[in-house]
Amino acid sequence: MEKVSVFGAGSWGTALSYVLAQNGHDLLLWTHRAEQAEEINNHTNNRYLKNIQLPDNLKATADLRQTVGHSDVYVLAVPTKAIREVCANIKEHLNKKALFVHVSKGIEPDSLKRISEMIREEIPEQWIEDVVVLSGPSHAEEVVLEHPTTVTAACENTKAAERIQDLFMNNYFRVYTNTDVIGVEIGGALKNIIALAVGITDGLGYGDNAKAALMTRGLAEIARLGVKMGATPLTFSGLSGVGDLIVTCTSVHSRNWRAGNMLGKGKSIDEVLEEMGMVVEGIRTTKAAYQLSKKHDVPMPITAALYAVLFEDISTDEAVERLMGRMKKNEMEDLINLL
Ligand SMILES: NC(=O)C1=CN([C@@H]2O[C@H](COP(=O)(O)OP(=O)(O)OC[C@H]3O[C@@H](n4cnc5c(N)ncnc54)[C@H](OP(=O)(O)O)[C@@H]3O)[C@@H](O)[C@H]2O)C=CC1
Ligand SMILES: O=C(CO)COP(=O)(O)O
Repeated sequence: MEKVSVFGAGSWGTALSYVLAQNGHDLLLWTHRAEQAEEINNHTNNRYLKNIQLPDNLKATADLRQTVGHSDVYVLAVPTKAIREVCANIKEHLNKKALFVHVSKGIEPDSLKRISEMIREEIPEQWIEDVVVLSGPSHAEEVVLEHPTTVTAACENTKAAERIQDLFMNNYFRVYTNTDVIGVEIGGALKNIIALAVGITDGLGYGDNAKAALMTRGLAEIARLGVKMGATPLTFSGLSGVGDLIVTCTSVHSRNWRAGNMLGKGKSIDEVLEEMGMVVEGIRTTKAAYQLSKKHDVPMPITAALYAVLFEDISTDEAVERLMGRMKKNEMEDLINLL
């Protein structure tokens, strides 16, 4: 049994707390809203996980200082855009080294930082034992039903990844380890772009051929960028790559797919975001990935088409025309360029 602190009580922070509490750990979940802490201490979090009874030993608080002091394992489960703010607030209370685990899937626009890089920028090195990323095909809604789920814990330091593997692993939540932090972070963040695009084509009524095309060519462009940034190519065939791409592009639980679907049916971004009420990471990540593709000079046509829909106001029909009207290619051009 270990002491663990989880920061962020949305769907994923609550679902991971459920797993940790069930595994018998002494778990404290921090939320920035006191009324939500009270609800969780009465064993529900209905805004984020409807009709789920949370374990009795899942304790929540709105006291950040108490949560930082509670343990030396910090699981950060807030959206990418809140990572810096939450880290800056945690920093104020630090007086010992901690193992930071992040479970968020995004890249910061403009700075183009991955989340582990943002954490290392916000938290002084003296307080960081290591940074582990936990990622993979894992919708919160299914985890709390205890349906079999597999994820990857990635860290250059295998011992740190194994500590996180041991913390989370149980008979319905299976954790693998990986040392490729860049590949795991890039795969987890960029699959949301493809899920938005698939949602759009589903909303337009295009069906399964278009879905398979976007998923396959989407994985090719994610891997192309990731490898240029230093990732191991094989990581993209793993849980945090193709695994998470499959689940996010095909599951009704995916917020990114649902947001894309509404866009495909003609709603505006503002209408979509208001209706969702939960984070849709793929929108900001599309901007960041588009900027990364320019910076690294990597062609990413699906990302570019979605960027034009989201930020340049072209129609979804025109985006599809742009993608289908591109010049002829060899499917294996990346491999050919490597040889
Ligand atoms: N949901 C899932 O199945 C999975 C999600 N993820 C990733 O986990 C991350 C979190 O997602 P998820 O839990 O789903 O998101 P949700 O939208 O469900 O919840 C976000 C939570 O973060 C809180 N929050 C937002 N901003 C701040 C802030 N500045 N300070 C403190 N708390 C804040 C929100 O509080 P409030 O309620 O007040 O808005 C809410 O509790 C994302 O990067 C996502 O991609 C990864 C795997 C699975
Ligand atoms: O990352 C996820 C599942 O692995 C969650 O995806 P959404 O944010 O699209 O719901």
